[in-house]
Amino acid sequence: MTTTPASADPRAAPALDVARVGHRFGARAALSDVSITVERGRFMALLGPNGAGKTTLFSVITRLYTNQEGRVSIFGHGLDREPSRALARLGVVFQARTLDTDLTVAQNLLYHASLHGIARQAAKARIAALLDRVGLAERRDDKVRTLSGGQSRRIEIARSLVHGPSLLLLDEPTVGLDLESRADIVGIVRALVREEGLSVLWATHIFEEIEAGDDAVVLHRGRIVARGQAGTIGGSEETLEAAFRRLVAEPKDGARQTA
Ligand SMILES: Nc1ncnc2c1ncn2[C@@H]1O[C@H](COP(=O)(O)OP(=O)(O)OP(=O)(O)O)[C@@H](O)[C@H]1O
Repeated sequence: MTTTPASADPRAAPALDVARVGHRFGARAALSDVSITVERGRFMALLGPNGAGKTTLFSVITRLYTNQEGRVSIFGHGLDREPSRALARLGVVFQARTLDTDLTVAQNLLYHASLHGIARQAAKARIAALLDRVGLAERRDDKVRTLSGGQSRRIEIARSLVHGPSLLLLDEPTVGLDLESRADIVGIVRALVREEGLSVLWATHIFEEIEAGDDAVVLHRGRIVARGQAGTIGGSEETLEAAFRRLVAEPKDGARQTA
């Protein structure tokens, strides 16, 4: 039996712990006192309208931005003290497309594997398994330029998993895709949660992507304004979408309150 408190034991720590994080761009506060916990093996939706601060939060978690205030830990490893250990457990699919379209699918993935120091033979095996997982094994040697938007996204998901992370962040991964491609991508990520215990933070404002049993947080103007199981955020009176619209409603012109 261990005597270490759960909070201090990395083996028991949540997948992601964002504690009282704040971030400013000059005078503008993009994030204020944001706390989010993604439990291991859970799918958490991060809901927020345009400008809520989702991308800024992802940039702090991935260390693209220096953490100005508060603390971020990934599987118990603080980004401040153990950044390499923390980031080794993290995979990311950013909103902007970042594959090299002149390279083949395999070349893109092998390049990413080499950045993570994975030996070539091991990388090839891992890539084959991941391409199977995203249903694109037969496109391995095709240039990325020849793929559809949805297929490219699936390759980006495969790429984000090459180094075997246990936590995946996705920043509005289905924006601009048709219904079928969106459903494919949600299905792939949910299968990873179900079958491999992956933990996921999924930023979105598309309600069809969220299930009642998911964990959810609503971010508005850089602050968390609601949290809980997605199906309960609106209580018994409202759907999640109706609750969201109410929570993020802007005052009508002329009626803006001063904080
Ligand atoms: N580099 C920057 N410099 C100054 N302000 C910024 C910068 N990046 C973001 N902001 C501001 O910070 C706030 C949060 O922006 P952010 O991009 O994180 O929101 P978002 O929720 O990701 O929005 P979207 O859904 O439109 O991508 C906005 O007011 C935005 O204008």
